[in-house]
Amino acid sequence: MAYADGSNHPQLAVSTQGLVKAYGGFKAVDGLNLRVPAGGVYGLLGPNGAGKSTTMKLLLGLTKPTAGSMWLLGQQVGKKTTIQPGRVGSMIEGPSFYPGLSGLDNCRMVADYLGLPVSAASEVLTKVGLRGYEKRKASAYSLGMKQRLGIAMALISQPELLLLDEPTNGLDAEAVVEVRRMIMDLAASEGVTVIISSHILSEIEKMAPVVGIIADGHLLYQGTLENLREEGHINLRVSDPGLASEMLEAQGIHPEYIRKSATLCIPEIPDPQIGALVTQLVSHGLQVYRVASERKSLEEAFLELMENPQNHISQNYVLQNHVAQSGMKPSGLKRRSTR
Ligand SMILES: Nc1ncnc2c1ncn2[C@@H]1O[C@H](COP(=O)(O)OP(=O)(O)OP(=O)(O)O)[C@@H](O)[C@H]1O
Repeated sequence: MAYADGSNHPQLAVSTQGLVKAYGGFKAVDGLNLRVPAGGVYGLLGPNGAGKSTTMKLLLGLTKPTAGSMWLLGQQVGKKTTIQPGRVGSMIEGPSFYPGLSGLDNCRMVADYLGLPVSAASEVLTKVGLRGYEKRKASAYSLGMKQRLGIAMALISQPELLLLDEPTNGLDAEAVVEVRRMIMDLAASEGVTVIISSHILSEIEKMAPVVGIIADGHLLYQGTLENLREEGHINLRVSDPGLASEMLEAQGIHPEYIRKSATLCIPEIPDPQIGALVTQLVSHGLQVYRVASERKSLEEAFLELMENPQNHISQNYVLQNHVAQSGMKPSGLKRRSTR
């Protein structure tokens, strides 16, 4: 069943509506409306203590929500209904295995529990690049190998959805690249939806085109990282910013005056319009010193979001299609520059 708000839309592998997890009076997760597109990698990004692990535990049924609804792979999950074992794989708060057993025996144990053939164990170890190390005790694995083993155990049932909490945590640069490549391959070649959490923007940026950014249990932004950066703006330095401001306002362009650099900041407009504007300013006796297009770096946009979350909207790009089809009006504020 598809819901009016798109919560169980077929394009979504995971969605939540008003998801809350409270510990006493403290809300670790506070009203999350996640929209995770099916297929591909979705990044759950946020600082330490933001609520990333708690969100993953809620999705996996490892902890009970205080309020809200969740849908995974087209099925509503909750207190009474859980998803069929094996459809979702996970690695939460680091890999978990028996250190005294070999990698192979650890995987065999999971295969046995899930009723899978034992051959699944060696196949999955090959997939994660542990071939040749199957018989070594897991306690003797390097950190990167342990991480791979954790991912192998999550993958053994060939899940449609994979939840990985900080999968590259503690790995050296080479292992980070390898694990990252493996995750992206899984999504690209096997159509698995992967949700990865991280507090490192550059890490998420390399893997996940779509992100949910959370802080203090709130979803501050959801959509593509590309759209998190504003479209850009134009900085205008003129001899009389006051007069220029009035002229711009008269044309419906609302400039922002940046005192420090004595510039007027206006939204990006097409070249012919900026050309006409400069001509007009000059014809009114103003000198135009500088016209410069600028775009924030992703890091600047992210930091700004953390500092001024109220200036951004949570952007549900999958939902927008659905909304367009259903004739609903998408709610949202206009994004403003914050200076
Ligand atoms: N069982 C619990 N009891 C009380 N508070 C908890 C519990 N589990 C988590 N919290 C609190 O909820 C908040 C979110 O924790 P969570 O582990 O989800 O954050 P996170 O984003 O995964 O952080 P990190 O990146 O540091 O792992 C934190 O303030 C944490 O202390």
